[in-house]
Amino acid sequence: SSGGCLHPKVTRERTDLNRMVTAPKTGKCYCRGRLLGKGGFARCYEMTDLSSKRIYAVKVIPHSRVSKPHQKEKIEKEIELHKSLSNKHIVKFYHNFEDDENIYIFLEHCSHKSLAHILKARRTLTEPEVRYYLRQIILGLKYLHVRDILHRDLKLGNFFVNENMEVKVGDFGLATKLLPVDQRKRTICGTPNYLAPEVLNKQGHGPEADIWSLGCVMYTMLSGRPPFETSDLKDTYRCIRAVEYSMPSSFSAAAKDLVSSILKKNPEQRPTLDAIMHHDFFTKGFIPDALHPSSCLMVPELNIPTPT
Ligand SMILES: CC[C@@H]1C(=O)N(C)c2cncnc2N1C1CCCC1
Repeated sequence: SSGGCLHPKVTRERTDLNRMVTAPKTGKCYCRGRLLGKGGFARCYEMTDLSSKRIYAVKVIPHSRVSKPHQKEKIEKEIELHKSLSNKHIVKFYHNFEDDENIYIFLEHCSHKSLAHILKARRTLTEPEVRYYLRQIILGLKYLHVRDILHRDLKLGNFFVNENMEVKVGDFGLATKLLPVDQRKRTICGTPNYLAPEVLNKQGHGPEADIWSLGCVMYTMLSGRPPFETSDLKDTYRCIRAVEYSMPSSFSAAAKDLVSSILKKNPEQRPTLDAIMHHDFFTKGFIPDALHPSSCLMVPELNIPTPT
């Protein structure tokens, strides 16, 4: 059939059987659709529940890709952690099951992909847009931190944007429960984009390291490039340890002040999530209630109310 599971005009006989997946416990049938991309051990697809027609973003992990015990444990930890979360600004975890070939993780479908895709199309975002997106990311991160959960890989590619242009923090592959300072893992795991100096110095990852990443995300959305990007990884690490970066003159005074207050070498000097939300950058600037999907591709016309 022409690439679909059920060709509209034709009955089940034409169903493309190797696109069909049946959940063992519920017997629900799903049809695999478009490949969304790859993420870790998974090939990710759109999958449609044939009875409800609901579309999911599904991580499909072949058993063969997680044959070693520690790999399987990583997936099980991600599922167990993500399954326990429920918040407007966190990617919704629906369900998971296995069949003979794969492990399936059914997540909320986000039709506008991620902030990485939007920034790539736009190059930079305006300050009102950055306030709009960052506010939702901070609310999601606050939900995690009050539950002593660290994300540990905050980056534009992990902020997913749904049909209504709402932002959802996703990918809990590196997330973990906060441990007392002395019990923290000191090895750098995965490829966290925005590593904080203390993580590089193997002091372990606390909530302050997630805040550091937020500062890097804010800088990147406004300027179009990461604060500590160089052509050589070792040089990037030196810049991070020295907190050496240039502040674009295009940033507003409030944006400059907030970024520099977050990108502090000493984690204790960084602002809390509440302090960030109460910073002039947010309180003295216009925050749109909603963004039009066109802002994925072009600078939006925002009717910014002038203070009377
Ligand atoms: C399913 C994995 C991941 C994701 O976590 N969500 C929520 C998502 C939601 N909607 C679209 N894509 C999503 N992705 C993409 C797929 C390829 C790489 C990351």
